[in-house]
Amino acid sequence: MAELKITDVAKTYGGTVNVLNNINLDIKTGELIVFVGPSGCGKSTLLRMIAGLEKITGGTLEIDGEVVNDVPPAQRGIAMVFQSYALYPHMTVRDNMSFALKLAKKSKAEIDEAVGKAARILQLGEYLDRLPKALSGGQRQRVAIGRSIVRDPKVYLFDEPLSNLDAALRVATRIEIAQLKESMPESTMIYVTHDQVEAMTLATRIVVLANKGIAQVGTPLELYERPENEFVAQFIGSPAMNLLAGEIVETGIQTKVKLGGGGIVSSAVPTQAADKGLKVNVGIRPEDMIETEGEDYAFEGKVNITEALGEVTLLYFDKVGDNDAVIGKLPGIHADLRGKSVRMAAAPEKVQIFHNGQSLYYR
Ligand SMILES: Nc1ncnc2c1ncn2[C@@H]1O[C@H](COP(=O)(O)OP(=O)(O)OP(=O)(O)O)[C@@H](O)[C@H]1O
Repeated sequence: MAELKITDVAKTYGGTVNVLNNINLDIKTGELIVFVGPSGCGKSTLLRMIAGLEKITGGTLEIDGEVVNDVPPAQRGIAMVFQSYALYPHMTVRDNMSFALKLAKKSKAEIDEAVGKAARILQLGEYLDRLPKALSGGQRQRVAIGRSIVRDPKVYLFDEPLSNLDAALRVATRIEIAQLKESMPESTMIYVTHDQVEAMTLATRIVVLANKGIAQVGTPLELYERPENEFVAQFIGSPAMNLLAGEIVETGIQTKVKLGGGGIVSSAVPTQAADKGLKVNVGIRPEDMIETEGEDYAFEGKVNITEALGEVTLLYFDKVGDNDAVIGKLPGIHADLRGKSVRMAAAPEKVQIFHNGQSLYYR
């Protein structure tokens, strides 16, 4: 079992610099939780408080029902993997992986078994007698993870473990981490990353941190399909979700919004009669836009620039209402749309509505 309960946790550095407030989060055994958020939002701080490397200045952290605020890092049953690997350069892979167990005075048989098992899981068997300098970046990161596995921790913490690897190795190591998780269903993992693809593919749930707190917690698809607020809507997904100002003109099981770009868009988000006339922002992801020639469209805009990426083309619109940063993403090559005025529509279930920054879907 490895459950974490974070209740009203806050962090103030040096008594004055407040960086996190009101953090509440329940993490169940076997979850892989990913922390994302803009630079400086406190992802590493929260991870380091869980590890015990940073003092918790408000609230409580429980692991398996025990408050551990004042329990030293080594006794929390937690292992942390850093982006810098932190391997001992003069020790072989085997000695690097054995080190913590030797310190803990484990028998040679126990150490051999634990190292052997970790080496099998991570496919490091043939490298056990090498020094770190004779390994690739990806292999070094595997040794760093191996050093955690041998201690059989309840909780694994990863602080941007792949950020020092090149693109191809990142993908390979990301898949290895996914497989590692599958092979250890009883362990709980918390993972900090800047990489959206890592967050979307690895997480059982993503925690988006912003403005000193949690902006939303949910499965990757919940965040993508039903963001609670404009911040999450624009933080998850690339290019970011378009926000278009408009006014609700029809309410009910579906909602119709008249947009600044001239058209009317239907959303599957229901509204009440009282909402008629409400000024809102409509959210449409670039990839959910459909080109249309019909009368039923969200907006008509001139395509300023096209970027053909191979499998998709990005369309940068000149101006839509007051918004000059609207982007569309169409499958295939559409360089011919440059300079043309096109009508764009979107399916109602793909259209979000926000009022004062909050999604009307959740109220
Ligand atoms: N020792 C410290 N003293 C004072 N402020 C600190 C200290 N460590 C971090 N901070 C501040 O706390 C905030 C959160 O930092 P943290 O490293 O947790 O952010 P992050 O989300 O991990 O950022 P990044 O994505 O850039 O790594 C930042 O504004 C940072 O300047």
